[in-house]
Amino acid sequence: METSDIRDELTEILVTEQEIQEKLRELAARIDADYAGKDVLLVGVLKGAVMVMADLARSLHGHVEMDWMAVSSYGAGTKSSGVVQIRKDLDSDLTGRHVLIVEDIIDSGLTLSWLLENFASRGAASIEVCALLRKPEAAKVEIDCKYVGFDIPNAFVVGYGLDFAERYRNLRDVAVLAPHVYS
Ligand SMILES: O=P(O)(O)OC[C@H]1O[C@H](OP(=O)(O)OP(=O)(O)O)[C@H](O)[C@@H]1O
Ligand code: HPA
Ligand SMILES: [Mg+2]
Repeated sequence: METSDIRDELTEILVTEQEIQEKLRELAARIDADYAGKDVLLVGVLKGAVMVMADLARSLHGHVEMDWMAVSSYGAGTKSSGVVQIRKDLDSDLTGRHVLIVEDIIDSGLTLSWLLENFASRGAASIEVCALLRKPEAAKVEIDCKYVGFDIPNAFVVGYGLDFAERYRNLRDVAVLAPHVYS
């Protein structure tokens, strides 16, 4: 039987598992210091942020709660549709909470711009963003992101939560998807 090798579907590993873990520990130390004495509500943006949330949260030492919002705008493509759909809203009331939104990637910025506007009227005491990856060259709107892991080139990436048509989320590294897979 012929077996296909996922590595043939990737052109380059951009960020390794080890680099991700080191960076998340660094960001967690900053977050611990910035929120000392405060309870933080981590809001993970499903589905992409699952891995970042799991590893970041376990590197934090203060009290945190976790909630999840499911939004989607990419569907099965490699370009944002520009329309952000809520698939699951938060369970928590944000009133008076210190909210830290946890994201895998800021690409066009449209998802976070929409989410920040959506959260603005919910009465949080503070709202900040932590994103593992950011593509500065792809920005359509500027996002004020306090905790950024890595700035990466404008290529479609997969792994560590990031998908193409729901696949590749389970890869441990972040890699560039070979164009022959989607074109
Ligand atoms: O800055 P943007 O251009 O808006 O892109 C970033 C968003 O796109 C991806 O989510 P997606 O819509 O693919 O849903 P998913 O997390 O379920 O994969 C990613 O997880 C971010 O939430
Ligand atoms: O580069 C990306 N890869 C996977 N999902 C994404 N969502 C926004 N940008 C990306
Ligand atoms: Mg996606």
